[in-house]
Amino acid sequence: PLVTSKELFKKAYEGGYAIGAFNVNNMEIIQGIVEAAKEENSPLILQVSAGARKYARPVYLKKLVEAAVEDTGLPVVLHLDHGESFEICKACIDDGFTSVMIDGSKLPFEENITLTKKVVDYAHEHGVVVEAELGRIGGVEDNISVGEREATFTDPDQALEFVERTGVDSLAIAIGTSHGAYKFKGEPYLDFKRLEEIMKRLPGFPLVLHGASTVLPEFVEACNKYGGSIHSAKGVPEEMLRKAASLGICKINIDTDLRLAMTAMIRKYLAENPSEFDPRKYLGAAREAIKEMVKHKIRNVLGSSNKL
Ligand SMILES: O=C(COP(=O)(O)O)N(O)CCCCO
Ligand code: NA
Ligand SMILES: [Zn+2]
Repeated sequence: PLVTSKELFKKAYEGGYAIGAFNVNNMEIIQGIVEAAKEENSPLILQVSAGARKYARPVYLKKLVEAAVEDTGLPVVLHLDHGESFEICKACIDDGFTSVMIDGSKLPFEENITLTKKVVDYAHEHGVVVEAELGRIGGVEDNISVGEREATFTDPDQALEFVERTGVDSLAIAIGTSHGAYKFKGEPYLDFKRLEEIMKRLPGFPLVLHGASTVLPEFVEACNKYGGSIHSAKGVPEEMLRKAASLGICKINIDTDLRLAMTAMIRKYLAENPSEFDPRKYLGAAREAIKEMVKHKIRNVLGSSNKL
């Protein structure tokens, strides 16, 4: 069934693990992700960005997710990623999403609170949970482009006030991550001191880590081996993600690692099978790559195997 993340986050917080939130844009990506979760007996969040809604059109993604739930019997959270207005959050709530993010992180503090509270009030009336963002993650991806230097980390005292005044169910925090494949110029770094300060003020409150792809080198190399040109790509080491998952981070957002796995596989397949032109062949290979990537994340990063 479609479920909210309330209970999943509570168990994840207490159990010292996190739930994967994977971005979906088409059938093969959804199938690969849910097959992995089924085999790992893992809770799962499928998230749809505004860009994905435009690309696939809302009704297709909704029906594909419903099909995945029916086909696997898995409890799945259907979440709007980076909703930037009350209107898009309302549309998704009215369309049966069980969770929405209202991303007011570009707004001044007070305006972020006002907007978030408006979404929380509507969502809670409809049994839907809300994720908000305080502090700004940088990075360029799907028109979420915040100048790297403008990115400001989450202030722990503001986080406490924000949660108290909005009633939001989970909070995306900025502790050094950014969207996309170019997260760090120098050494990767997450501000765990800041995470612990936020946890002190909000004990048991679910925190969310965006921009959490590792950008695994073997997939970047595979892309480049078969015609790609991706350079200076760097992500969050899996060791840091495991540490974050063991702390108050209950939701870890992964999109770039899926994109790289899928792209590497398609490039490789086409290069090795020059006479093949049946889309099911390379899209099927891509689906397998997604599945293996998600199983790897569940086992090696999230710790959510057998937590259903
Ligand atoms: O935090 C993330 C993903 O982060 P990453 O790029 O590290 O996979 N997201 O929210 C996905 C953003 C996609 C917008 O279309
Ligand atoms: Na956790
Ligand atoms: Zn994000």
